[in-house]
Amino acid sequence: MRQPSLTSTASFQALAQHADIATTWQMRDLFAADPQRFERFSDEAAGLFLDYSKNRLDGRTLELLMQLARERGVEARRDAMFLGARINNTEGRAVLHTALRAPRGASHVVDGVDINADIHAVLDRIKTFTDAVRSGEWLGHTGKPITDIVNIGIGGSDLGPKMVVLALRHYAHPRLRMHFVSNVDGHDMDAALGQVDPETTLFIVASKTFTTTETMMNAQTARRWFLAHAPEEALAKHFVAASTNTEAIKAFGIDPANMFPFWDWVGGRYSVWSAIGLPVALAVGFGYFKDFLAGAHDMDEHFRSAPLEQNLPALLGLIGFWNRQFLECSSVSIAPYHQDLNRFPAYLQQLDMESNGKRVTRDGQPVDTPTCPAIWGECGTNGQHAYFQLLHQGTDVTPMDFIAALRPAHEMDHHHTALLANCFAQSEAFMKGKTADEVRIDLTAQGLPADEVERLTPHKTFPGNRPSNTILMERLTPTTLGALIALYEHKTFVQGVLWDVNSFDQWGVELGKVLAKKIEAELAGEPAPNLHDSSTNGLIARAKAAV
Ligand SMILES: O=P(O)(O)OC[C@H]1O[C@H](O)[C@H](O)[C@@H](O)[C@@H]1O
Repeated sequence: MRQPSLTSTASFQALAQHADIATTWQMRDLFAADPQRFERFSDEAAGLFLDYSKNRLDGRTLELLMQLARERGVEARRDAMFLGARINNTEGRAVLHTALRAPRGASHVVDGVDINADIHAVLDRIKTFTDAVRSGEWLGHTGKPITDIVNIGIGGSDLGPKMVVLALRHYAHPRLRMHFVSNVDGHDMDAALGQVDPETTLFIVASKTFTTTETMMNAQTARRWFLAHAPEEALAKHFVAASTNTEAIKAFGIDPANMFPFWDWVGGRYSVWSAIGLPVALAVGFGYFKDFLAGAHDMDEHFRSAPLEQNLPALLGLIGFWNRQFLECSSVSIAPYHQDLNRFPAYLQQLDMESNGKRVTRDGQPVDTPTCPAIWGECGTNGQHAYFQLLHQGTDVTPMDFIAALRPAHEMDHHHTALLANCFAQSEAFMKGKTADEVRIDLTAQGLPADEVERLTPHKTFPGNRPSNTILMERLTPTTLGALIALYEHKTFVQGVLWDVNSFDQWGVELGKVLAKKIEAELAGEPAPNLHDSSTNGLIARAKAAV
């Protein structure tokens, strides 16, 4: 049944009315009026603590947001996802990344197939294979243990494993160096091949479809490079694949025993839990990979069972929606105060923007509100010394997600104290700001003359009232990382339901791919009789002249 448009729903209209007043609130005043604000607007689940008190909202705002979530059918759609309904309606697919992290024996039958048994059969193979590589039992063709793993994949077949391997570097095997090649730009492959030895390198070709041009070109290049140093029969010791397309893997020449399959109901950006997670299991070992899955499963159970009012993904999704819709925030900045989460903002860019960067509803009607904000960010404290200026004093309001671990994985405690102090200070500053009067008092106390005080005051004033969430975990471990990623996956899901978009397709990446094919042929020598607009024709002509 067609959903009514978002703005026509009673709960949206009630929210819009409420927003007329709520958007004028100052968070300073909200904190002053309610000493319990932190306790009231924070919660925890699956090892993650969420403080959402530094947002421009009150109890009534949340009540109305919960009504909206219920009117839009968040709970019913969530249940449908977990049960394997084909909620990806433009591709006719189920969406079951949650099944990938369910424990063995969790009954899950989809279209008559027990997917839990299939999933665990592949996990068992991943265990056997990764144990052998890590122990040194798996040898390269000249009898040496593997020292370097090169993952060849792009998008979801790169961002997840790369981000997780980096985040869990404290758990990594000391012998195995991990490399990730994604870009069709030969500089990427060149840099990796320059660091590895064909006798001791294992290539993973990671591609859900096994048709992505970048990955196929990179895989062929790696294969040629390898065969320039080793005989054909050595391939089986050095090339493995993770994909849903077993025929294409065979055609590429990878030994069927080295295929790690997954299924079309796993979206690329949700695939780190599948065979695409092979680099993670190789780096940290199967035991920690299982912990990673278990952490995500904990968050799944929470998302599935907690009432919306205490449901972390629902809260994050609804607050993000509130900021996007009523505070008109067109971007969100992610600030991990943990250097090992360096690639987390990049990972979230694909997760969120490829999922909800849509302009029509599930049944093809134009949406009547803005949808996904742009997601960007950088680790704290680095971002503070680059773009935080704009966040504090620019003309746009950009909500922030601060993410931190209370305990470090190193012993330099004073560094960690400084890091956390910065994290908490920034969210305080965004919320409080600094009024013109406070600036005047400060400058006067410094002994500045009155005219100088007036001249500088506007420059030193901070508007504040800028929203943020803070997510804390005890430590960054495989388990808490799994929960953190699942938290954002489900947040993205909740927002997709509110906007009634299909969060699980990505047609928007197709047009450029098709045009690139044509232009590639033209650049490679096919006649290009000015087929394009004058700009594109001109650029092609310049590139051809340079060759
Ligand atoms: O894993 P693959 O099939 O090679 O796909 C890799 C990536 O490319 C596509 O263009 C999609 O936009 C992504 O969602 C996907 O993760």
